[in-house]
Amino acid sequence: MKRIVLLRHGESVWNKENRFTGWTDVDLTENGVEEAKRAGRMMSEAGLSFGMAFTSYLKRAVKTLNYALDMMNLDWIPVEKSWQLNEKHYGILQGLNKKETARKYGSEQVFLWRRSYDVAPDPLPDNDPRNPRFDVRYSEVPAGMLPRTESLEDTVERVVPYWENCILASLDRYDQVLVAAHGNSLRAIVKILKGISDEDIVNLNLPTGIPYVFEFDDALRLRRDYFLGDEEEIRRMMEQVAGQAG
Ligand SMILES: O=C(O)[C@@H](CO)OP(=O)(O)O
Repeated sequence: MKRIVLLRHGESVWNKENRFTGWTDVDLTENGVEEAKRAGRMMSEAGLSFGMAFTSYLKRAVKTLNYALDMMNLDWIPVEKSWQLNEKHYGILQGLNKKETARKYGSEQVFLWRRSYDVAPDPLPDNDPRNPRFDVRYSEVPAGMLPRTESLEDTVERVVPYWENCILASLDRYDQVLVAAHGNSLRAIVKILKGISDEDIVNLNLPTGIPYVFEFDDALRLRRDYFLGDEEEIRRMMEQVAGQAG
């Protein structure tokens, strides 16, 4: 049996302030740190252990991974960071409060920006200081691949090659690997893994800090997927994420 566990980062400062975050590199809140540690404890208690882990270039995911691995005494395992696991780029919405944005543009429009498969917010202007091309951490990424906004479809396009060539491929060597990333980069992975349609993916909202386990047979066919933790609490957390824009 092979397993991949997906873990959305713990609560970030901008989750708490209810702001669109995307590629902005905000830190975890104290609560987010506790969520990350709790995720590590839950994975240990479930008997999970990992040969390798993957995360993004953004500190809320990197730190979540480190806190969780520390709780599992797995600080030593190889970790690969990649920009392809970064959050969906939220374009000019980054930094704006979600409820205020819904009041200004209407909740239907904000729902499309947040959850539709193919609608992207307007891009950051090319010379905006937040354009990833000005950030040294992306200096090795070909300029044409760096987004100034993304739909979930765009996110899928950049995540899938990495998912197939690096994460799935790592199961040749390891039985279990952990991926700590973001609400929408993980929605992109779940869509591909479970074959969720463009229409149905709008209904998926991933809670922070809850391990999501995928089990595969030896031919890497998906056999089962489930969240660790209390079902009722997870349902409430998902509803809270869905309702952030009011
Ligand atoms: O702001 C963001 O980057 C994401 C994740 O926090 O938000 P949303 O859930 O609205 O897609």
